[in-house]
Amino acid sequence: MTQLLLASRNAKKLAELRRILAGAGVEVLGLDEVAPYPESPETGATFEDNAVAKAREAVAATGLPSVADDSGISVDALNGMPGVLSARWAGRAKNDAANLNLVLEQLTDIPDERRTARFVCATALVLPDTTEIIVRGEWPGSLVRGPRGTNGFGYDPIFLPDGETRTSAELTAAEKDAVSHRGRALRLLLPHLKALSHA
Ligand SMILES: O=P(O)(O)OP(=O)(O)OP(=O)(O)OC[C@H]1O[C@@H](n2cnc3c(O)ncnc32)[C@H](O)[C@@H]1O
Ligand SMILES: [Mg+2]
Repeated sequence: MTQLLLASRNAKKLAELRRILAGAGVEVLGLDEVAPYPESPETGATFEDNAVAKAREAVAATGLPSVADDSGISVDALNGMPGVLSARWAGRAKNDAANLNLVLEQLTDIPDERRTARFVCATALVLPDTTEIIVRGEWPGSLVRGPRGTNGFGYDPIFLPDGETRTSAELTAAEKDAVSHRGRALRLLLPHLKALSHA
């Protein structure tokens, strides 16, 4: 079976990627299953820039077709931030609880109707022949006033998807995958992965 590298160091994100790609007809490897290579910092101005940079670097280091996901939350009352800085919003340490608590504090005085936000996921598939396919998925919602739920990761406990009464951390894994930014983006890649497995 064709091997596909998922170039992520985030175990929970990786688990979501693996679930959504199950059945794509490729053997999925994580970064822990290939020889380590130096990983560049994420310096792009957009999710797409970061995703394609991570995927190109993975292909250059391993020679394997590679998928990378760059994602985050974009809060309207913060002019679209944390955006590409979502993983490090409260500092370099990448602390999910500190990140979401900082966003909640920043929004303390923002009324419910202006607490809209969206999760965004850019996913890049880069092949050894230099083919690049970049897709994007978005998941609109709003931010609640205190964390609820223990599923998922990152900002899930404060994100109320449009049309839901539960935060995304209160959804089951399958419920989240069916509607999430990551699910939407990766499903756009599936036909390309199927083509790869038949090549
Ligand atoms: O770059 P890799 O190694 O894949 O892992 P990372 O955690 O650094 O991932 P990103 O650079 O894409 O940063 C994304 C951050 O956005 C947040 N995020 C992205 N998708 C999310 C989701 O589905 N639910 C909750 N938070 C999410 C979360 O805080 C992540 O750390
Ligand atoms: Mg990252």
